[in-house]
Amino acid sequence: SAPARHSACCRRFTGAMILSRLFSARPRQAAPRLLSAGRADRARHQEPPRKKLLSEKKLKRHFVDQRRVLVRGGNGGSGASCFHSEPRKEFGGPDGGDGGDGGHVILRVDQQVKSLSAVLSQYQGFHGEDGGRKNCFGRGGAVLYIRVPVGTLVKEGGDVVADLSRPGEEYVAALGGAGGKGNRFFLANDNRAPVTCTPGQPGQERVLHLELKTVAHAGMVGFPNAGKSSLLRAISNARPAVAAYPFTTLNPHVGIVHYEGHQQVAVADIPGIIPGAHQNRGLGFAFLRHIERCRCLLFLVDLSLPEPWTQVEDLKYELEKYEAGLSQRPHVVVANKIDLPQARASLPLLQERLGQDVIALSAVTGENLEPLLLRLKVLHDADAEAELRQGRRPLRW
Ligand SMILES: Nc1nc2c(ncn2[C@@H]2O[C@H](COP(=O)(O)OP(=O)(O)OP(=O)(O)O)[C@@H](O)[C@H]2O)c(=O)[nH]1
Ligand SMILES: [Mg+2]
Repeated sequence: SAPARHSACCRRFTGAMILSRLFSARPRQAAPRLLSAGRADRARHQEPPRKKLLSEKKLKRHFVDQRRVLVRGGNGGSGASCFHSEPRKEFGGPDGGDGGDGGHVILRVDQQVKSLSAVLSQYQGFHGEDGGRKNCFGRGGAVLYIRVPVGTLVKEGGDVVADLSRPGEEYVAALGGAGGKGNRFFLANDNRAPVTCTPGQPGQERVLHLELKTVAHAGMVGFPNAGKSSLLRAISNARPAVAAYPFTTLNPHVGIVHYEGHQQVAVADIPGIIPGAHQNRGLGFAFLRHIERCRCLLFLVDLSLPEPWTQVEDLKYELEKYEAGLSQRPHVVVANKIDLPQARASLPLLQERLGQDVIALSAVTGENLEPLLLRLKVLHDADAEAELRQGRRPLRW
């Protein structure tokens, strides 16, 4: 019919056009494309991609501070048993090569890793290859590295076997098995044609418990709702969740405070502690563990509550019960929420009762943050000097 013929004609026509375009020798004119200008334009109208903020609940899922791991070293390859064969050479002699050694499984501290969430429950090292004929030795298994965060404690059967607190530190979790010997190895004067070869040894197998203790210069301790997370937000780029209910923070957050000359001080916001935490009340002593490694402490007090000095006493008691001497670390008492009228009134009394200097500030309005930052720097410098005097490298984030 006419319409069908018409459409077929059109199709043929367009086909011809495409062919002529494909094979035309005429150089095509390059369209002026201002790629960079386009990008700049887009950048002007779009906000830079921001890291998606995870809710505290999701963060809890990502933050893992304990792991049980089964590690197995790679098995060694078997030795080969064979004899050299060549035309007109009747007794070529043994030429079976040795098997390669199995690869070790090694824990290595990586500063980029912040929790044990990426650590799997099982690791199998790489096996060594079997030996071959013509004296070919098997290739050894490669080393398998497990990346763990700074401050990982390795336990086996309740005993601490390694304390990985420095970046780059390594611990051999499981040794690879030795490779077997080929029959060439057993060649001796009294045995010119040995057929013996040995199998490779199995790799070592261990069950390890990994435990993370957050390593930061300063640890913030306080009761729930004291404003620890608000303060960390005010002095660093960290973004822990802030809300008016207790136990908002469910895992430690580390924020970095930047000073002149690229100096950095890491401050950890530890979940709220309540009286009886050392008996596993509230969030328990799982989080007191994270305070252990901090070089100095910031006791954060909610100044708007009645008798704020009892908070400091209770906090010190809990720390002391968890580990003797923990509350004696270099510390500062920080009185938060000075913007509230009732708080300002109880400040002199708090100072009098404690008999020590208190830094009063407001994490929400940012009032009086400088004295805290200066004190933090002084504490950090004193700790770094002490470390250097003892011949150790000061902790760097
Ligand atoms: N007025 C006033 N309110 C504050 C100040 N700092 C914190 N807050 C409020 O106190 C409440 C608790 O603050 P958070 O920072 O979540 O307290 P937290 O110590 O981290 O609490 P947990 O994570 O539950 O242990 C929030 O409603 C904050 O807005 C302050 O300086 N002034
Ligand atoms: Mg918090």
